[in-house]
Amino acid sequence: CPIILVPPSSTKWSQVPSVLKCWFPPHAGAQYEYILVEKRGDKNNVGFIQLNRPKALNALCDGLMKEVGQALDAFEADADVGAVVITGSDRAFAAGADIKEMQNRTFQECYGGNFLAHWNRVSTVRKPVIAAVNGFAVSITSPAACAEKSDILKISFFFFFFFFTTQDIGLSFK
Ligand SMILES: C[C@@H](CO)C(=O)SCCNC(=O)CCNC(=O)[C@H](O)C(C)(C)COP(=O)(O)OP(=O)(O)OC[C@H]1O[C@@H](n2cnc3c(N)ncnc32)[C@H](O)[C@@H]1OP(=O)(O)O
Repeated sequence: CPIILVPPSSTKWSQVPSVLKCWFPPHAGAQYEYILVEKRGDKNNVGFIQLNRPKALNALCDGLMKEVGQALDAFEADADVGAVVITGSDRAFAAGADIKEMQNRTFQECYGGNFLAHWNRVSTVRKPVIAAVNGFAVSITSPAACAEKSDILKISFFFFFFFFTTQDIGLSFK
């Protein structure tokens, strides 16, 4: 007879032993530490992820980004879910990367270890992902990195290049 594993409702996802994680999807009972996850809508077909580190303005620490990836994996595999909404909480959508976590890492650790690799999961989800942005939404990127993504940005970067040699800073505040 099949064995069904049901984690206690107080269990945090990070406390679940890795070998057991494949036996029950995260949104089936185990709680996340940094995000709230549920299915919403009349037909229960909208995957809803709320970033939930309000005291740190939802700064994107490693654990939070891993959990977002796990939740996206679960919604991607769930045939009932047609689209996913990601939103923030309180005063912020997200204050960008967790700079406290980053401050002691060397360039070699970051670049060699490809430490932001798992951040890309959100861009590879095949279902529509909608960002419901509220409050602070902070990000910094370089024109060169943007230019890799689209022809329009390549042209913009061409003009940018003559005026700026330093990084471009993009900030969006409420
Ligand atoms: C890697 C690339 C990818 O694009 C990046 O994401 S770089 C972007 C990194 N983000 C930042 O540099 C933003 C840093 N934060 C701020 O500039 C300010 O917090 C603010 C968003 C302008 C809001 O200012 P405000 O005065 O309203 O709030 P506090 O500064 O007092 O912040 C409250 C609380 O949150 C902590 N916190 C805020 N942002 C971050 C962060 N990015 N990483 C870690 N922690 C963050 C802040 O330290 C405060 O916590 P406390 O020290 O009181 O425990």
